[in-house]
Amino acid sequence: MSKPPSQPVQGKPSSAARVFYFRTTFRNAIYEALKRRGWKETDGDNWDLHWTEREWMSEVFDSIHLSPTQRVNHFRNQRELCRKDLMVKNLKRHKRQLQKEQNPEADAYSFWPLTYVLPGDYALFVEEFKKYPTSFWIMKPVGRAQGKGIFLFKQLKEIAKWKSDSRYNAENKDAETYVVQRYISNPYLVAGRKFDIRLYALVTSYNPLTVWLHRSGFCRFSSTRYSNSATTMQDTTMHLTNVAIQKKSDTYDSETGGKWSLRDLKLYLMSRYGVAVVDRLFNEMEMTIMRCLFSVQNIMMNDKHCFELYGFDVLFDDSFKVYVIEVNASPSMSANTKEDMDLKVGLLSNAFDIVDIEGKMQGNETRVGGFDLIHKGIPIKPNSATSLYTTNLGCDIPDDIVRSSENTVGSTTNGGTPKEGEEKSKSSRSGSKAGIAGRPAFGAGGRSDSRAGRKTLT
Ligand SMILES: Nc1ncnc2c1ncn2[C@@H]1O[C@H](COP(=O)(O)OP(=O)(O)OP(=O)(O)O)[C@@H](O)[C@H]1O
Repeated sequence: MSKPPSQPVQGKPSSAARVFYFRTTFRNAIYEALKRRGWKETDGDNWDLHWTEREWMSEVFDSIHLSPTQRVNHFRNQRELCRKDLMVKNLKRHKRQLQKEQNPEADAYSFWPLTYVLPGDYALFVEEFKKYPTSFWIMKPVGRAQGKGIFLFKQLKEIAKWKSDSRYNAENKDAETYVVQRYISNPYLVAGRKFDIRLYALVTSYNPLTVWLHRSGFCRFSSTRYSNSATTMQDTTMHLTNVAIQKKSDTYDSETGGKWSLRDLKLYLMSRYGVAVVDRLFNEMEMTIMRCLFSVQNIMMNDKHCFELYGFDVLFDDSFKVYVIEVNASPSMSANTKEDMDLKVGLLSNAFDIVDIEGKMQGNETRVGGFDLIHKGIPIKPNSATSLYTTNLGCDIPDDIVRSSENTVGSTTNGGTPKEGEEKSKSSRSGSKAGIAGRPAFGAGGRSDSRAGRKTLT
């Protein structure tokens, strides 16, 4: 694009009557949330917010002049975190740096599966492969999504065909880059099924690093009971939890979309392991997100026009070790159930509140709808005097999210709680059983939690 954008709305009226413009090609929850806000669509350059494709950033962003108030939903070099190979490269580099500084935090950087980039690291991979003769491995093309091109293997001979393909040949300039990863073969299972978790974090600045974490998120379940037997390796509907893959399964549940909310997962786990264990697990997820962001903080091209709504994919194993699988710069905003649509429209509305094109924020907010400010140069944690939890992930989203999605910035309190008792009675009323289709059923027993002075689920 050679033409500079026009200034947003010439002869701008007073803010009360100001019309806000958006530009986007997306026709999903993004469009819905923007329309509900009362903003007008434009295909010109007079947008206040451009919710754009990642490619636009490399093809257009550098060649145009933006007015101070225009905002775009990506950072210029977002791929440093959002391409599978670059993410691991940056995590490894950051870990080395911390080790050099003898910073004990270096030990915490062990939350990604052993990964090699192919074809470049093939020889290194083979050496490592030999050390783990019983492991499964997963091969993933870095440039594709929705589980496309992914396969599992256990023996090198199983990748001979892939290796002989011209796309693999390192001499070929169009060779497709893959990552090969040690497969996490002992995922934590619910009702015998594997799942991964999608979490949302909004970064409004890399300097100072300013991060808002959304309390909700969801688990994407496999529709087939899990087995780590080698005979099941070809069964993608068992091993890959992407919705696009699951939809192909005969046992896919279109009513629930094979999903649980994060809050349901938290309550389910608390009913089995108690509050403290589950809080530690959820706090680890939050810290994993922060560590990923720290790893790229110094290389991201900070720009006041840019923000990023990341979709983090994490999973944890049967000893509650958390892994990051991938970070998405364009997390899907399509919805496969009404609950999913409500979550995504609410999340986007809150994100627009925080990005604050309309100038409604005070600047001292620590919560906006479902988002909690978790880092602004320094960590920001729930108040330990008023909250049972060290992270609000999976906690209730207070009612004012409804007002927020109708274009009002939510309240500024921090430190919510999941209302265990209320959730339990709701679940008991609905008579649901543990299973993916319904809400989780809880153990019959409860215990008094002395800190909260109320019944929590065990
Ligand atoms: N190392 C691993 N161990 C176990 N399971 C894995 C591993 N890597 C990926 N998976 C499974 O495969 C799925 C797809 O992996 P990944 O998210 O990396 O691929 P993708 O095609 O880029 O997906 P997306 O559409 O989310 O971008 C994950 O959701 C997870 O269920």
